[in-house]
Amino acid sequence: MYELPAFGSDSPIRTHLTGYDLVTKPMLNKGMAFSERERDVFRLHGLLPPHIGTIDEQIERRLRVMRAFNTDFERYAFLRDLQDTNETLFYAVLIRHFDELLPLVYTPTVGEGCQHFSEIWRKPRGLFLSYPNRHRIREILSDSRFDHVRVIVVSDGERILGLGDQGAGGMGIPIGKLSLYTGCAGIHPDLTLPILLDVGTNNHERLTNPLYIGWRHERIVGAEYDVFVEEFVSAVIERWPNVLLQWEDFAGSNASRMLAKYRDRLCTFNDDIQGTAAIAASTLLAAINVTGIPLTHQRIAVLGAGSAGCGISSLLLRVMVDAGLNEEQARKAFFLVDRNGLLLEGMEGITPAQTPFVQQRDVVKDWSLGKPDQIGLFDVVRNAKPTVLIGVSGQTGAFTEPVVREMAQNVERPVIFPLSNPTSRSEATPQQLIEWTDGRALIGTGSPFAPVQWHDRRFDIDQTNNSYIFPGVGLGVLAAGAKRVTDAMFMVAGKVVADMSPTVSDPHGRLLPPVDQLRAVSVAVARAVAIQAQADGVADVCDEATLDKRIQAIVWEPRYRPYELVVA
Ligand SMILES: O=C([O-])CC(=O)C(=O)O
Ligand SMILES: [Mg+2]
Repeated sequence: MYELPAFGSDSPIRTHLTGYDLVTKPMLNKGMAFSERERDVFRLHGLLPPHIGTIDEQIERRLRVMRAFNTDFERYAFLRDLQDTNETLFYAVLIRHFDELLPLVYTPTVGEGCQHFSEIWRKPRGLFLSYPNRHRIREILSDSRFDHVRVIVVSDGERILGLGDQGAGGMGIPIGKLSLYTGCAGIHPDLTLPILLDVGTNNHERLTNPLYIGWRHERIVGAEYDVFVEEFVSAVIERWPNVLLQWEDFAGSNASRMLAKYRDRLCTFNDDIQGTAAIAASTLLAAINVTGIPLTHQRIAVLGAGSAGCGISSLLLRVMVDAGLNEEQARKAFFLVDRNGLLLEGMEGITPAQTPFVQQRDVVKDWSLGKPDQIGLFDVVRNAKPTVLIGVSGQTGAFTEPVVREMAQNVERPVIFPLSNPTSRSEATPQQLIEWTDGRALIGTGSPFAPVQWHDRRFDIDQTNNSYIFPGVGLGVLAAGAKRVTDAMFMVAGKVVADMSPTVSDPHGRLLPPVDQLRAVSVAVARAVAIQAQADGVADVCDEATLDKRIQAIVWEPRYRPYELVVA
């Protein structure tokens, strides 16, 4: 139908599509920017209004329309429609206005996008693999439109951000994540494929909503679920042996189970476990530039000991060991609090991922507790005196005023990361954290927050979001031709972002590079990840100049290219 362009160049795109077929192809449509000559050759006269415009003009027009809507959800729907109409323009708007658009195409608005996905579904994008179609997976994947696919993001919609089970509406997440692969790391849209494993939903509201677009059935679980996922993964490996498969927003036990099961069978990672961990590590390392307390002296309390909490703890543990502690010492620095309170040795239901982080009963035996039979977050903060408090609980407001004030009594510069998404699920707002700590907290949030004004000071709020990590990891994997994704690749990704922190040169600077630098961040992450992949023996070795060339050759810029007609 058309040939993929050489991404780094402006060489012409060759296609045999003309007329209506050309302008309705999102990846080829240029709207009114088709030139007079192209209108002749591709028979577009009459289909388009006579005005011949430029991409700059189109960007301005779309922004004006977008800004006139009343709600962010409407802006989300408008942008999704633009993406499905003119992909080049969509990315051009996104990249030039990251600050404004990222919160619309991604967290937090994508959460509402998933909740209301059934209302705005219009055109196919990506694939719904529904349980009743389980015998057709190979046939569905075989479509030649997907021949170029190199990156897949898959979700089963069960734990969408902190919003729980959204069933098939969860498709908003793979679409949003892949928009960032293209927006941040320049991976061409045709190399990406969003997939939703539609295995039912236990969300009653969805099941009873006549508009619901998914398979109307409660979730498949147990062996049936595992067989279905196995069928999916093996079909993916068969179709694209070298694809990168990113797992996104699977519920706790499935997330870590699937990662463990598949990480040695294909090139794969779980973003909520590994990506979130890497950016938490970056932000902590940046905060250390400010507080001066070395990593080896930190005590870390984590609220939420699911896959994200355990992923963060495992990566931080590695970074601490790297910084000189032995593993035994490092483990003692972690205090993981879940539904039943602090994780303690001998507790029932401890998962394998939690096991390294249970505290010894000895440690807590002299603690003063609010209630004798459960050790809650406040007890941990009062007794263990953590220097770092991380929230991945999905519980709005869980960092209460007493908890935060207690922490601020014990540490000069409390490092506090309420990471739950979207904004409505944040464990505390930055405004609260600043007030309760008298402006001393070093903050990283999962969702974007506006700057906080407190007395005569302005605090910019850093978004400790995996969007700093996963697009660059993807680009690095593609550039290196990596066969597997190792933990060390995420560790270096985290370190590279920390190295780009403004705090490296300015102790009063922001913790993370601003969002409008995400393209540069992703390229730096890609480079480090690719070099680490080579060091770990999961990619062929090449010199760094060659690697840089390979990265450049992948990165696609959203510009209109000239078209050449191929006569069949
Ligand atoms: O999507 C985001 O903003 C970060 C993330 O992976 C999640 O919260 O599940
Ligand atoms: Mg996620």
